[in-house]
Amino acid sequence: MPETFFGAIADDFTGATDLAAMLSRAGVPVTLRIGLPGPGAVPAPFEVIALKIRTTPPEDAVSEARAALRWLRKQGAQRLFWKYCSTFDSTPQGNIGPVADALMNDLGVERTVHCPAFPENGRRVFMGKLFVGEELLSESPMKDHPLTPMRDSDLQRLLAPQVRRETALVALPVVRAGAAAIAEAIAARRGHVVVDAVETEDLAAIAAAVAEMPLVCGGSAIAQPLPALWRAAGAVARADATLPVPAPGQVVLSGSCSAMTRKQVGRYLDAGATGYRLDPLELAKGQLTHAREWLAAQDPAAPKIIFATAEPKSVAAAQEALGVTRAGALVEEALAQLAQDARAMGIARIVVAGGETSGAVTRALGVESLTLGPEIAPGVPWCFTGDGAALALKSGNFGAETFFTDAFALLGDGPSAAAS
Ligand SMILES: Nc1ncnc2c1ncn2[C@@H]1O[C@H](COP(=O)(O)OP(=O)(O)OP(=O)(O)O)[C@@H](O)[C@H]1O
Ligand SMILES: O=C(O)[C@@H](O)C(=O)CO
Repeated sequence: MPETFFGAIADDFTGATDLAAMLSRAGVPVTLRIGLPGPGAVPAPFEVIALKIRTTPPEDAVSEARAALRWLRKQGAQRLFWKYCSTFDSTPQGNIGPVADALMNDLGVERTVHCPAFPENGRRVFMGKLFVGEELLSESPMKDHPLTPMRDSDLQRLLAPQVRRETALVALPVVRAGAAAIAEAIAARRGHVVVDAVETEDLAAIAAAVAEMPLVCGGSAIAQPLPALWRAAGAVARADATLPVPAPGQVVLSGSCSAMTRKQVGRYLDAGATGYRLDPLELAKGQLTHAREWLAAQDPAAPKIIFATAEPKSVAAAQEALGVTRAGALVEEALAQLAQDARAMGIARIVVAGGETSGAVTRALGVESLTLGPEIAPGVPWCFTGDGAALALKSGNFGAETFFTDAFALLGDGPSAAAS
């Protein structure tokens, strides 16, 4: 059996932990790499490589994804997965389509499937249209995303300007006809085949139909049933690990402005956590010292949160004054610095909200790989760094309103001042 069986490339860090959590549910050994692994990396049967290429220029995204693919294939990976956001976060330029095209070229395949649906988290695809909860994607809060505002819900229409191949749809009636019908419909199409999925059971049927495909693209939920199918086929083995206990001390760092994160931040503050609000306009004047001093003065064990999380109006004002990229970068750099400060003061349990933010924080902490711990909410696990720290990288819209309290409670921190 080759060292690595399954290899995934994720376009952001929360997406990578989300996928790793879904695969881990089947009890298979998953290693999460932060960026391209170095020469000494020991390959695991399930490898997830976290990149930060959701909003980079498409040519950079393609080149990083291809390098990750080369590494994964060198380790023996036979099944490849391109993990992007369940809300299809992208721009007309990319990067979902360009990377998918490049991976198809390198793998020499003429078709792949796209399945962002994640019913457990309210993402469903019907007749090729993506829904978030009860709303179309383009009518959901994702229309106001700071970096990738989603103003259309039709996946083929979103993909078309991003790709060089044709797009196609396998619609729900076919999906409901079962795995054989889905496989037949996919085989009859070429290029980028969007597959509908409304319920978790749909994903089970789709997974059975695509388990032998060299490349699958989508959200994490379509990957969840795959390890069990491969285990049943004798391709991979189960391996339960003993989980480490991370050192104490806690902080939440939030750079996500999603509707759910806004509620979670409010709820955490209402419940008694101490908070510090970062303002991009102040950061632009070079004023991070105050936040660093504030953090240094806190009790490492006490519930606390530093957040740039703000309402769409305030985000738009900062972006108008500073530009979208600079406003985002200022916040990410600030939270990355504060994460380093937190570690230096002995804080080992860090929750980060937001995919881009998680990328910045994880890189600043010099983390190269993570092992998977318990799942706090669907798609959000605790991850262990190997040097006593635990990170929870929360996708913007994931988790219940009590997520931050839930996260620390799962590690045995509590009852706390922020208990809800
Ligand atoms: N107040 C603010 N004004 C302008 N930009 C902000 C503000 N707060 C955060 N940002 C930027 O918005 C972006 C939020 O993206 P991020 O990926 O971290 O969160 P998200 O999109 O909610 O999460 P996910 O990608 O996991 O769904 C980051 O670049 C962050 O720096
Ligand atoms: O798929 C999702 O919604 C998440 O894993 C994610 O990618 C958020 O950044």
